[in-house]
Amino acid sequence: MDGSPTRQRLLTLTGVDKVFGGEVVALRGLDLDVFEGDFISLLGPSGCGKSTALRLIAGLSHPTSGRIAWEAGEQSLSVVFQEPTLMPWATVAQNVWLPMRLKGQGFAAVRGEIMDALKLVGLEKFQNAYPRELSGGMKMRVSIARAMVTHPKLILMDEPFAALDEITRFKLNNDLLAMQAKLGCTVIFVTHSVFESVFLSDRIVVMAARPGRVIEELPVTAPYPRTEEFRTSAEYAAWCRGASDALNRAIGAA
Ligand SMILES: Nc1ncnc2c1ncn2[C@@H]1O[C@H](COP(=O)(O)OP(=O)(O)OP(=O)(O)O)[C@@H](O)[C@H]1O
Repeated sequence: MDGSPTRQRLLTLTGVDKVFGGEVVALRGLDLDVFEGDFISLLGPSGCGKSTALRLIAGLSHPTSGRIAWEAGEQSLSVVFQEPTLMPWATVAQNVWLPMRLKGQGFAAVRGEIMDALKLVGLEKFQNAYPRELSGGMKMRVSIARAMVTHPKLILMDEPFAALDEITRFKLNNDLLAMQAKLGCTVIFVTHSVFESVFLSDRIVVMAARPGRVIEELPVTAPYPRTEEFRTSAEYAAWCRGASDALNRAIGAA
């Protein structure tokens, strides 16, 4: 999706710096415009500040200088981490219930919403299973259902599929796009993978390290829905080459 003026602006980062301990410049001058419905990937080498940027947007940490402004006023977001971080003693449905439970909502009152979120990730039959009974991909699906159950406007994902095998990763990439299309949410996705960033995103923000900064923004204008046909097309390969070149420039610039 493009950043056309007809779409609602969700979030603006202006000149955001993050310095740790007075000397580690994790981010310098980060500018980012986020519009509703965007799928933005932050792509870059280790240490370029991708996770730091996500933590700042999530409000888990504060900028040393610069500004993060929510246009609609109210923040509405969820975070998905690389580890699914499920409670081992709770069932799949109880794990998905967590954000609602924290708001004081009883299980029975929100059971329908929990089941809808589980249907979205294809795990409705596993509502009573425990995390130890699930594969790595299924645990990640539960984590995504937990993030989506409250219908946040923005979902922040920090290398959610990095630990999964390639086939599971492809499947989750496909399913994530289908879920985003269904819910109409905005996603900011951290990844090391050129292939994943091209398949998923309408915009790739390429970052360099020391200090962490944006090197370039790469629009991926290939239309959605992105299918298996797209994944094996010459067009996809060309986009991946472009993103890979940009990543090499970012590594060279460090
Ligand atoms: N709490 C902290 N205290 C000190 N330095 C930190 C802290 N968090 C991050 N850093 C440093 O800030 C820089 C950016 O780290 P960050 O984790 O954001 O990078 P990243 O791009 O997400 O890396 P990776 O891809 O390896 O996860 C690194 O040099 C890191 O060591």
